Amino acid sequence: MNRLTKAFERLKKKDEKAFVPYIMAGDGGLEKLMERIVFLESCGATAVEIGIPFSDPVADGPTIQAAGLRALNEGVTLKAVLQTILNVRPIVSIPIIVMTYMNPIYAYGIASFIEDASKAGVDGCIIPDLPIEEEDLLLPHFEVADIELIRLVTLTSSNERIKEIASKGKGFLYAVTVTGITGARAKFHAQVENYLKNIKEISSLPVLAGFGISTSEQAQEISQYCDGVVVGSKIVDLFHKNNLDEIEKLIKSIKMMEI
Ligand SMILES: O=P(O)(O)OC[C@@H](O)[C@@H](O)c1c[nH]c2ccccc12
Repeated sequence: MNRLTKAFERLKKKDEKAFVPYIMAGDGGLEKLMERIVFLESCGATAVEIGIPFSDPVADGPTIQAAGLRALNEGVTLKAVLQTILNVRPIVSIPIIVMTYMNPIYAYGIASFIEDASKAGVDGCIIPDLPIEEEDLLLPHFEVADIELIRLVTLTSSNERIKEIASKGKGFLYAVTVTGITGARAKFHAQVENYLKNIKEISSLPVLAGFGISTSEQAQEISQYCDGVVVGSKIVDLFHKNNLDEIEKLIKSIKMMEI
């Protein structure tokens, strides 16, 4: 069984919420990527989302854009990231999710990318610019590779579309909690609670909320309405500042939650 499915079953049994940190691959060099995955597992992360640096990251805000540029300046490539994941796989057991746009996958070759990702031990893939109408290009490959395509729903998705997206695949459903790009936010949309509760009602998959979550309080608040959170920009920022204690605290705050 896919590591992601197993991880969510385990959480459910323990009645715990998920915390999935996002890191930019190669920000600070690829050795750091290995170190960071090991560290995040030791803090209790449910899974880790690894961003592939890309020059045109249309869904990303300033923090992740800047991290991507630093990684590109280090000469980090998709091939080198997959090789690093292959190297770290024997020493970590948490699920690894790769987040990339379509362009780097096209450039690599769809079949080769999915084959190499599978060999490296990747468990899931998030591709924000791949609409469900186009995913047949990749799905058969993902099925053979036992990699879950993680799909996104947003505040502007209709109920019909949420139903359609939620009926596909395994892994989890990614509920985007802002109408915009990644990055810390002081306040959430007034409708976020209803939005998440509605998705939870529709979806039989675990629902994780992401975008704009940067504090323990926000993570705890948002995860009351769903199965857990994804935190990106804040984690990227804390790694950049080498503030490992704060990262540990943030992850543990949700693991300690009474639910
Ligand atoms: O950075 P934030 O606001 O915490 O959002 C999560 C996010 O970083 C991560 O999941 C992500 C980074 N880039 C993306 C692009 C699309 C979907 C998701 C992502």
